[in-house]
Amino acid sequence: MRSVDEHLARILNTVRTLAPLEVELEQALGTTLAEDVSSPVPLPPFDNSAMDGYAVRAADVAEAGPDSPVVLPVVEDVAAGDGTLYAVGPGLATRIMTGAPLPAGADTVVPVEWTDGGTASVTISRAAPRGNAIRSAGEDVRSGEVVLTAGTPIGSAQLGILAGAGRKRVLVRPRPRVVVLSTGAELVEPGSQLGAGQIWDSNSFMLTAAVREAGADGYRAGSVTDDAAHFLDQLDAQLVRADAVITSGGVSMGAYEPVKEALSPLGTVIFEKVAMQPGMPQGFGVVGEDQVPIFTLPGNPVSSFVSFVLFVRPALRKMAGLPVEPPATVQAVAAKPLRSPKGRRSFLRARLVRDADGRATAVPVHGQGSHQLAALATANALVIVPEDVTDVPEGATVEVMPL
Ligand SMILES: Nc1nc2c(c(=O)[nH]1)N[C@H]1C(S)=C(S)[C@@H](COP(=O)(O)OP(=O)(O)OC[C@H]3O[C@@H](n4cnc5c(N)ncnc54)[C@H](O)[C@@H]3O)O[C@H]1N2
Ligand code: MOO
Repeated sequence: MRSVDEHLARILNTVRTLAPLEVELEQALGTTLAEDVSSPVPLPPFDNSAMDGYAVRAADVAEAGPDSPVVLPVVEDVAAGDGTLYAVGPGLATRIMTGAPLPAGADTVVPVEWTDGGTASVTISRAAPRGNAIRSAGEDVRSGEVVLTAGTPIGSAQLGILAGAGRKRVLVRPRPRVVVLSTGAELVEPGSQLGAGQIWDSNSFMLTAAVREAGADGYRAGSVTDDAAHFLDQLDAQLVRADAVITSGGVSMGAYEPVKEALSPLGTVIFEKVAMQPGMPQGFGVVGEDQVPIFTLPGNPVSSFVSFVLFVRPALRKMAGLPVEPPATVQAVAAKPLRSPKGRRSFLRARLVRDADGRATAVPVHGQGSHQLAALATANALVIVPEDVTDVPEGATVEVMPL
């Protein structure tokens, strides 16, 4: 049997980071930046007002106070977007709006709240120190300064600064496109009537959602029956739009295992047992001319889910150009005794709870079978029991991976 770590290492050695692609800014959310982006201009590009008020010379309002207001004639009105070059002479004021360029000669802005709001002349009842409410050119970014480096995941704030630095298009590692195919003659679409021996297909929905949660583009290709030729046809049709494929089911020891039957002869997909519980039967390799990675996950829903978390998610991160880190874990106290098969790493479903003092406890959910998807849906963590441990007493400290 392969160890969990060996299987993951083989996957990560095989998958490649996707080639960079230039995309419109609107398409860049959730991708990874593949170039250093600098601003061609300082940001802000010009000195401007941070408040609605009056641009003046600080010396002219230095003596202003509630009992000694200063009255200045208002000579201009400057709004944001006004490109005219204004100037404020000594003893004068310009009405100015937030974001408007600071007129030459002005060295402070008096907020409108400190004045009577006059338009022909303004009465100022509070002194504004030099530089008050002024945003200087280049205060956020100097001209030519790098605002984002290659490898940065693009979220909304990053997309914002790319636009703010004037970029319309940007070079990124795209979100991997992942096709999800489930297999099994027993599967029918949710919403349709169940016949004898049938179940609703949950894996294709769950895995497609997991792909999207992982920041990739998931395409649910539905389910195929237990027929290897049909499976290969479906796979072939999907490969054109796939950077990776996930299948569920059809990989264990039964008489009808279409995935194994169809892919084994290719010699590029290896099926093996991985020393874990759940998720023992695993397959991974590449298919098609473009050597598209394929993850053939076991059909039991909980096994499929855990396999995704352990093997597919890190691979998608590598494909997207993101660093692959081991899953974050925390220490918690086992609320009940736990059992694990010898020689296999167990991932038991649990609720991780913290008491008022911040102590973490892992409460295993009722129903640890790899078919018990409802139990998984109530869990928020996986308790990891190492290969060499078969019994964990209540109260022992365990390693827990929050979901
Ligand atoms: N003789 C042996 N039998 C089994 C072994 C073994 O080593 N020797 N391994 C068991 C383990 S462990 C697992 S896990 C499963 C994996 O089986 P497959 O990957 O071949 O999956 P299937 O047989 O197609 O399905 C297993 C189970 O899951 C249900 N299923 C499948 N697809 C879906 C879906 N899309 N949505 C909901 N449920 C699904 C399916 O109905 C089966 O009940 O093999 C064990 N057997
Ligand atoms: O190893 Mo299977 O995935 O437990 O049911």
